[in-house]
Amino acid sequence: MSETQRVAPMAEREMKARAEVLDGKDELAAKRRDFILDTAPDHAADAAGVYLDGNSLGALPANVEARVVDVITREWGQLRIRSWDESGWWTAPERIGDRLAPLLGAAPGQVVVADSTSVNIFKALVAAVRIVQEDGDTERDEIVVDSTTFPTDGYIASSAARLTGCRLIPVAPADVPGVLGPRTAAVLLNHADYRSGRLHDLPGLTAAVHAVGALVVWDLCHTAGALPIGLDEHGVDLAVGCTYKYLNGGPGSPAYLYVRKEHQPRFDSPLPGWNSHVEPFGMRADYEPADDAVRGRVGTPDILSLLAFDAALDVWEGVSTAAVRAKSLALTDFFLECVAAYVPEGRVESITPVAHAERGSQIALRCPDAAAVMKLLIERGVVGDYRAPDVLRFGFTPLYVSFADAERAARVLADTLAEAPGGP
Ligand SMILES: Cc1ncc(COP(=O)(O)O)c(C=O)c1O
Ligand SMILES: Nc1c(O)cccc1C(=O)C[C@H](N)C(=O)O
Repeated sequence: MSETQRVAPMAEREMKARAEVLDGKDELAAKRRDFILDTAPDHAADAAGVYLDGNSLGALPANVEARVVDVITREWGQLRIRSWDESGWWTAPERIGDRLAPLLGAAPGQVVVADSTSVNIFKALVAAVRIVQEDGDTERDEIVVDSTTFPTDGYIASSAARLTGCRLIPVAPADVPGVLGPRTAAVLLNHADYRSGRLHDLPGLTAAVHAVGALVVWDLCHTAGALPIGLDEHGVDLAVGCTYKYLNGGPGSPAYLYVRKEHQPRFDSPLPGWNSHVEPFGMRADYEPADDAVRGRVGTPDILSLLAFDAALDVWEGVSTAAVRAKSLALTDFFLECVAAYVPEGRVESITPVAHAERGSQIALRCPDAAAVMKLLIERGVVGDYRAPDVLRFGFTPLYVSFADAERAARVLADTLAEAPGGP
């Protein structure tokens, strides 16, 4: 007997058959084996969990544990201080930045992996304003920020504005072009909205910001590892993002900072630590920044997390971001179809755009009892998350989520919605 009871058997048979065909054709299917996921002891698909929260914390790549054990026991335990040099610890932020760079569409020498996204937003935004004002353009005294942003971006933009003497202008991304002008210094935008999953037009908005002579900082937290970004191609000035979502770096793994090559000589960090000094072991009293992406560093890197992320990048071997994007769109399309087939009309409302060009890699469904529904879903092994006040979020990580997962999640959701307090 199926674990779910309320879905029409014909619809269930049809969707399961389609999932099987789609999984059979999936060129990324084998990648799932590179991750630690729940397994069903009896190999019954319905007994295994479905993990749809990789847009908050990516699953554990299977090779990470052995690497971290080696870093702890050999590199730290035996080599101790020698590892800064012999194990390449000192240069790890830029070396791992170069490994990450192709996933962001960046040539080498522009990315460092260090600090948190919050800290990197601060560095990038203040540095962007300083670059613009250094041009003698002190008339530029406005920072534009996405008003629907993940809160940390808004808080930091507000502080950056106060520190640089700018006025903060919060607006919805669609309204950004309308507020740009000769006074705009810098603009901070999210590539995808953390709540709705809406993908914003990175090439178009970047061009609009450049057209008024300002610089743009993109927060890529919800897109890196889920779709091609094209930082170099689209002329992005600065970008930041976390590595613990679609890049599977682990809880609290360090974030990254991209500084476009042409801006590096003028990148004047508001946090000029000794790790960004041209001669860190000179222990000089005067600050002279390194020439390249290293300028984005601050203090001692968190080696254990950083090297766990380094190992997590191994799963990208032979994977193209175009293939990841194609599967992400197919998965989210299929999930929406299953929801439409299983859930009575009107019970949930998708706030994720249907148009592919406007969709990231998550589906957000709104319903009044979302908090209770997500609690029940998680108890039943379908793990998404809840964002106040009424949003169910389901993240689809193409490297390890299957079409069978998408079908099952929609089916358990339909059952749960029928039983939950806001149900019929
Ligand atoms: C868009 C966005 N920016 C920033 C953050 C947070 O960054 P941090 O790693 O500094 O907590 C998140 C998620 O936590 C996020 O979704
Ligand atoms: N960074 C997180 C954390 O430390 C604990 C719990 C959740 C997170 C998240 O990443 C949340 C995520 N940025 C979001 O989109 O809501």
